[in-house]
Amino acid sequence: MVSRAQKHFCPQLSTKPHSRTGHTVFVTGAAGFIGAHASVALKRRGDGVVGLDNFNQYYDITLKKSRLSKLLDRAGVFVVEGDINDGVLLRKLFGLVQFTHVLHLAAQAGVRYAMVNPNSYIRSNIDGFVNLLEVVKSSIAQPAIISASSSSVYGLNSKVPFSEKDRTDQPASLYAATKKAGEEIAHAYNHIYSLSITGLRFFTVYGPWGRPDMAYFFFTKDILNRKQISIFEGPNHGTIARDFTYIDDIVNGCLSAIDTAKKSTGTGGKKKGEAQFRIINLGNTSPVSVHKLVNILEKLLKVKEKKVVLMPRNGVVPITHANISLARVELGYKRTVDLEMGLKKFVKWYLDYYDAKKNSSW
Ligand SMILES: NC(=O)c1ccc[n+]([C@@H]2O[C@H](COP(=O)([O-])OP(=O)(O)OC[C@H]3O[C@@H](n4cnc5c(N)ncnc54)[C@H](O)[C@@H]3O)[C@@H](O)[C@H]2O)c1
Ligand SMILES: O=C(O)[C@H]1O[C@H](OP(=O)(O)OP(=O)(O)OC[C@H]2O[C@@H](n3ccc(=O)[nH]c3=O)[C@H](O)[C@@H]2O)[C@H](O)[C@@H](O)[C@@H]1O
Repeated sequence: MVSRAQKHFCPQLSTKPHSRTGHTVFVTGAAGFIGAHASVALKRRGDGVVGLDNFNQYYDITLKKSRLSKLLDRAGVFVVEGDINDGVLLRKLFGLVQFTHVLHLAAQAGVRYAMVNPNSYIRSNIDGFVNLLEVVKSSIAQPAIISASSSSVYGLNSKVPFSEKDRTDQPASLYAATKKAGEEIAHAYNHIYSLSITGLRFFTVYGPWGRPDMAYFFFTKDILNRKQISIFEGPNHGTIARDFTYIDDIVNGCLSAIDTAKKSTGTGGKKKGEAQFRIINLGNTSPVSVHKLVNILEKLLKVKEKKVVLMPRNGVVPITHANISLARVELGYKRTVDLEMGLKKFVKWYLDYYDAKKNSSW
């Protein structure tokens, strides 16, 4: 029964947003890059979906609003504007809707920005996550949680490819440290309250509707504007490489994690058997140097002259490379889009999107 106050509060919400699959998923960070793609994919396959996002100004908010109007609204995904630190709001939502799963993507995500605004990482990635876990453990439905972690937790590990059991106690950024802390906090809530939790370590995700604070995105802008770009070098002038992973493969991994998540076994703290706890890499398992990334972009953008400077940079993780054998077994995960194809799709979106904005044909 939805009370008058609750109807007033969230008119579009019902106790079970329409679901053909029996899943009702709460997606945090739903106006974000991965959150928008995942929410649309869930809705399209018949899941009930309710999103939440605080629409912060870490990067261009018009891009978040465009994802809302061009992707989420069109797919019929209802997104609440709010913060995962707002316990009153979360408790209202969990009292109104019987979620079966939480796809937790909301976070302060940039690696380098942590040196500019460290507290935003503590607030969203630690306080916010604990607040969400507190609401989930007190909820009746106790939905299974699938939470975004990051390849950056492997830190200064030189043993590649990275497997989930490799050491992750040498983070090279505050961002990485907060994502690792998130994994440990999740383990504690799994142990104490028997919450079913899966942590997914995404590896440098790219694609249409991506993030303007990431290298592939602003390199595209700078190359088109004939602006100089700086390619960081690792220790001893070593090249930097990333296991760039296309958004569609990451989304499929998230959906499989939801499908294979086991229900929480807790009943408000009384354990009824081992609850599921998983940490799984989602990557492309084929690292590519940043130089090669730039060469592909220049070819796609048909820009010849090189405006590249090399910049030695300490503390940068030299290479990321995912071992995805666990993802294959647990999630039936597979990579379907290689970097050349993925960047071609991104560049097409980029040119269309900014053309439309320039002609303000929206
Ligand atoms: N994109 C990648 O390469 C990558 C790789 C590894 C891990 N991740 C993780 O995946 C998740 C999604 O990343 P993304 O690339 O889509 O980033 P994104 O910044 O586009 O999405 C995050 C969204 O969360 C929202 N948000 C942030 N703090 C919030 C808060 N306190 N309350 C409510 N909303 C809040 C933001 O407004 C944003 O829309 C993040 O947890 C990130 O750390 C991303
Ligand atoms: O894989 C991950 O887990 C992380 O991937 C990205 O973090 P980052 O590796 O910094 O991604 P980019 O900003 O795309 O940078 C990729 C590489 O390009 C290099 N780079 C970046 C910026 C620049 O101006 N020049 C340059 O050479 C960096 O060394 C970096 O290693 C995302 O921003 C994080 O949210 C995510 O957690």
